[in-house]
Amino acid sequence: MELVWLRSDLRVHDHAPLSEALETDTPVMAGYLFNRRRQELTEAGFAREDTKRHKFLIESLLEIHQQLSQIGVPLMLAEGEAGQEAADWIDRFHVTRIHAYTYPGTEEQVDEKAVAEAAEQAGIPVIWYEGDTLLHTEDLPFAISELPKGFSGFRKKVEKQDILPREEAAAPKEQQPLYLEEHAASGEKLMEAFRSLDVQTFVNGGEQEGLRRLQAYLFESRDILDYKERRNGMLVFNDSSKLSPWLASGSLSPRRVYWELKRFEEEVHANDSTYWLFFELLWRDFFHLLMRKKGRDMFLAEGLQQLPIEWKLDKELFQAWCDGMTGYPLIDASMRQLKECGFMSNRGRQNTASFLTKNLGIDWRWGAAWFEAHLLDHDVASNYGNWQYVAGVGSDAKEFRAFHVVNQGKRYDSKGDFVRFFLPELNYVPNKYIYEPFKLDERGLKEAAVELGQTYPFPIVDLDASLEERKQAFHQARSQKKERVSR
Ligand SMILES: Cc1cc2nc3c(=O)[nH]c(=O)nc-3n(C[C@H](O)[C@H](O)[C@H](O)COP(=O)(O)OP(=O)(O)OC[C@H]3O[C@@H](n4cnc5c(N)ncnc54)[C@H](O)[C@@H]3O)c2cc1C
Repeated sequence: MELVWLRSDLRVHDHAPLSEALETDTPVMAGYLFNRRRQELTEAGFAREDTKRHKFLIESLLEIHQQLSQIGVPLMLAEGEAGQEAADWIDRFHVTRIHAYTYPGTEEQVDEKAVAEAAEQAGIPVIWYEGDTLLHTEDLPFAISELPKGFSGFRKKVEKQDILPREEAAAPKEQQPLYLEEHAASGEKLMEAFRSLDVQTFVNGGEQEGLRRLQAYLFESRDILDYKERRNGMLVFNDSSKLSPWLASGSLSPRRVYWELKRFEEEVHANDSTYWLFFELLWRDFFHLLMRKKGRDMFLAEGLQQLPIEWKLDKELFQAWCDGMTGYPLIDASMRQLKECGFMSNRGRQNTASFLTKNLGIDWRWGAAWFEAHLLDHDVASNYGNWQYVAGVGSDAKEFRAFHVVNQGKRYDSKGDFVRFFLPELNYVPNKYIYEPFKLDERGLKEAAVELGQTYPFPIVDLDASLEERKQAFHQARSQKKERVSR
């Protein structure tokens, strides 16, 4: 039996391990291991996976279960330690080879090592494939250890040498249907899990949904044509591609996105916006490669900069941030959007991350863990990489940079539509004050039906003073680092 170990690649299109396994004459089965770590609590005390994220995963699995059935491949589910489960599959199903994509995350690497060891003990090979990124590492003009420190250096090198994504893997062949009792059982288990999850998500999981979204954004709406101008929008669905949840679960291959984008450019139109989607996908590649290069260092409080910043571990302030109760409408609307929908715009992510680290001074890893629990598109490399970047501890951070969250609101949502949507209690606040309701006088507050401290919180921190304080902490950390280096 050939075993395809499914991970964050819940699709049948552009799936090299599946296609290659089905090229052999041996029967093929697939296996998926639930990540038991997702049920653990984080250091800050909340579950690592919120129910919305879990629902998205279950939907993605339900669909791959069905897609695999159509090509005769049964799917097994398991929930234990990766090495033990692999050993069990090898033994029970007389597995002769394992095929799997490899991933850069450190936990993913631990699982890979465990599966490789189980295979070695059984005397069978594991064939590892690379496919989480647009570009293949072997095609890059540098070794991973030589990855440029910053995104710009990486992008320029790639573009100068015109490095392109590879073609998609061939569509998987059908096999004579292989009946295993476990396949029916896993279908029932997934349906049961799905029925028990009574939550709404802003999009649904699964390969077909992902492929539909790609067509809708490119060819049907053609909203891709002004992506570059609209991508900072926070409320309108088509302001950005919203492909991230399916890219994260692997229900959509980055190469499929790229080649469909090229087809769009050839058949419809190419402009700065169509290029910009490619540019953003390169950001995703950059963080994946950075995680391959840096491993565990991506999770250190000091970051890749090794800056000994004193982060605060204030649970009360952190909770106010998580709940969208900071008194700053841009932050609160974005955080409530995350909790209610499992999504937040890129502009919202930049601002909420900046506020947590550069105003509240809280350990960026708490913020990253909260995002991890709630984002349907959580992708460990993109999440922790972006958090380090915004917190100012990423590989190429230079000076202290922060967002002024009131000015950002005024700039990107001048009429306050986004804020009013997620904070209905501010519905009647005039546009001029929508990002600073605390500046309304008594009469203004009354007319807007806002009672600070009751219907909407007072600001939990002074913006300017807190930015100044954090700037000092940042500079102090820089001096400490210099001293450390020169000693
Ligand atoms: C603090 C913080 C945490 C983040 N966490 C994640 C995460 O866990 N998962 C995730 O996919 N993205 C993350 N991002 C990046 C970005 O915000 C999302 O990819 C984007 O908002 C998803 O919406 P979209 O698909 O409409 O993006 P679009 O603007 O349409 O971009 C297209 C695709 O490009 C990729 N992309 C765009 N921007 C980035 C970026 N800055 N870094 C990496 N890839 C990017 C994504 O795959 C995205 O789907 C984070 C950004 C910040 C600032």
